Amino acid sequence: MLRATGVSKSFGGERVFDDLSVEVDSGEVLGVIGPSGVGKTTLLRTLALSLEPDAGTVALGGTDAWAAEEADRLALRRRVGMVFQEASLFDASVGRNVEYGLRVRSPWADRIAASLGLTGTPDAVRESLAVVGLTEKANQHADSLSGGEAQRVSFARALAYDPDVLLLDEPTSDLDPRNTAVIEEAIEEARARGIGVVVATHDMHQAERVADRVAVLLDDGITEVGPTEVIFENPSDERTRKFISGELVY
Ligand SMILES: Nc1ncnc2c1ncn2[C@@H]1O[C@H](COP(=O)(O)OP(=O)(O)OP(=O)(O)O)[C@@H](O)[C@H]1O
Repeated sequence: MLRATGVSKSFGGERVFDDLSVEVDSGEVLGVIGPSGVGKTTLLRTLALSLEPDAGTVALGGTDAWAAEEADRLALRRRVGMVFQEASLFDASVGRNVEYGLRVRSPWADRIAASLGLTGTPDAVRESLAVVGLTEKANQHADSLSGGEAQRVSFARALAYDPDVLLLDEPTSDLDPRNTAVIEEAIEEARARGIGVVVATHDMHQAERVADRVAVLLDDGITEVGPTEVIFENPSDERTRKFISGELVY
């Protein structure tokens, strides 16, 4: 579905990763684990088609995004949703925030009707808010939410859009266990809907809980990608084993 092949990225001569390959299929959760600063966010931005790799290809559904015309690349980018570490909501109600992604995708006539308040709450908005347990908050203003609720709304916004792929960058690192559990259940729901999900996290246990496969990103690129149980119980790479066991301290 979404595949990066041999991608490299440097900033000002500093290499973040080199010749890295990773892919996520529909209905699959890929965990990307690794210590802080190793390049997880840079990898996700590359997968989101918002950052062009210095070398290598990123293809969605078989189309090489950076070889495509800009308009086609934008269309591909709209099929990828992203949730960041910190929720960034608009100065509007919860419902409006979740509806935003839908409006970007819908025809101009629908967008005008929605901006004039001529449409009711779309089903996708209601369903997405239900997934994150915030149905009751649809009319509440976004700035009145707790941090955990705001992050759940960010997730609902990305889900309502019905992306092919959902990229989550440390989605629960600022959240308490209850809000974390809600997000992890929502990840399950996204997978059940056939969305390919990539979760970057420094929380290994989260990857163990939610991922079907795990990619271990250490400071020299991905060391190992494999089924979650293999990575955690029987990794073949010595650096992976040391990282998982906590011997490799960053
Ligand atoms: N736009 C940029 N310009 C220059 N350097 C950058 C840029 N973006 C990232 N970097 C550098 O690339 C490296 C990897 O950063 P990145 O944010 O991808 O790591 P990370 O694994 O997501 O870290 P964290 O878990 O702390 O968010 C860092 O050294 C960072 O300073």
